[in-house]
Amino acid sequence: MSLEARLVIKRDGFTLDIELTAEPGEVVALLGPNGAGKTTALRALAGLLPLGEGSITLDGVRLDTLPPEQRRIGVVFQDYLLFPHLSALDNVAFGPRCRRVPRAEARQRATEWLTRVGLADHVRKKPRQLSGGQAQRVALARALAFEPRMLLLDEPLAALDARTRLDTRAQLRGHLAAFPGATVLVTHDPLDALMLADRLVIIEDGRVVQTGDAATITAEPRTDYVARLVGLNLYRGRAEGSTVTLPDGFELITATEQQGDVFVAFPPSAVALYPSRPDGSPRNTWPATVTTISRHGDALRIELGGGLPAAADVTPAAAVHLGLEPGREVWASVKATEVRAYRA
Ligand SMILES: Nc1ncnc2c1ncn2[C@@H]1O[C@H](COP(=O)(O)OP(=O)(O)OP(=O)(O)O)[C@@H](O)[C@H]1O
Repeated sequence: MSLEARLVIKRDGFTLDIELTAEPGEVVALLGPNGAGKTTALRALAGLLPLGEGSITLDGVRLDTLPPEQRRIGVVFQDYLLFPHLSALDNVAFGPRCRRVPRAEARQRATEWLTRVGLADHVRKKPRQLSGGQAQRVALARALAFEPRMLLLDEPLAALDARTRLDTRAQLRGHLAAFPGATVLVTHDPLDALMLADRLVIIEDGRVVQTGDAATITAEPRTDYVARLVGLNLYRGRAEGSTVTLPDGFELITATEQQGDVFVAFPPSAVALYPSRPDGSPRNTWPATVTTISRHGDALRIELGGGLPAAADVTPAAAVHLGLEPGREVWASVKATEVRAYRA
C-alpha cells in the first residue's frame, strides 16, 4: 500500500507544495519548525482540507477525489479526539461499526485491539478516567480498528509528560512496526522522528528541504534548522581542494577534498577556545567574541560572534578558567579533521 502524493494548498500568505511517498510498512516523519505546514499536509492526506493542486494515490487508487470517510485512513490526532461519552471499548468499536460490522463482532474486535495495546483492563472506562498515555493508546487502537490502508499521526506524543512519553514512544514504535500499511507522522520533536520513523521529510515554509534516513540527515544537514536540530555548525561555501571559502571570504580547511558548492559542518564539541592566539595551532583558528552562554547537558554552549559565527561546547571548568562571559574576546579553533564538507 504505497503512497504517492503531491500536495499543493494555498491559504492566506502561505503555500504548501510538497511531494510525499511512503512504501508499505514504512514510517515517514514530517518534521519541521512551527508553521512549516506539517499539519496542513496531514489534514490534506486525511481529506480534511481540499487540495488546490496535486493528487493523492494509495496503492494505485486516487484518494483525493474520495470523501474522507471512504479513504480508509486511520488518524490519531494530537489531542486524540476520543468521544467523551463512550467507553474505551465503544470508542474503538466505532470504526468497525461505521463499516457496518455487527455490534457483537465490532466489540470483539475492539477488545482485541485494546488488549494488543495493553488496555484489556480498561475497556469500560470513559476517556476522562484514562491517563494521557492510556488515552493515546485508545486513540491508536481506534485508528487501527478501522483496518486502515494508511495511518496518519499528528504529534502523537505531544500531550504526554516526559516519563509517559518515553514508554509510549517505545510501545508506539512496536505497533507501527506491526502495521502493514504506510504511516505518515507529523512531529516537531526530533527524538520522536528519529525513534519512530524509517525516513524523515523535513519541511520548512511549505517546502521539502531535505529527506533521508536519520543517519544521513544527522550526518549531512542541509539547512540551519536541520543543523540546529542535530547540533552542528553549518555553513555554505565554495571548495577548492581542502579549502572552503565562505561568502564573506572566511576560509575553512577540511581534511577531505571537494570542488564547487559545498556545505561544511562541525560539532560544537570540536571547537576549542583559547585566551590568546594558540601557536602550533590547528589549521582553523579565528578571533571570536562570546555572545551568549547557556547550559547544554554537562557542558556549556558558547555562542560566538565575529568572523565565523559558531557554537562551542566547553566544560564549566574551562569556562571559569577562560573567564567566559558575554563580550569576552577569545580565539577559537577547530581541527581540519573535524570539519566535514559535502556537496550542496
Ligand atoms: N485555518 C487556517 N487558515 C489559514 N491559514 C492557516 C490555517 N491553519 C494554519 N494556517 C497557516 O498555514 C501555515 C502552516 O500551518 P501548519 O499548522 O500546517 O504548520 P505546522 O508545521 O503543523 O506547525 P505546528 O508545528 O506549529 O503545528 C501557517 O503559516 C499557518 O499560519
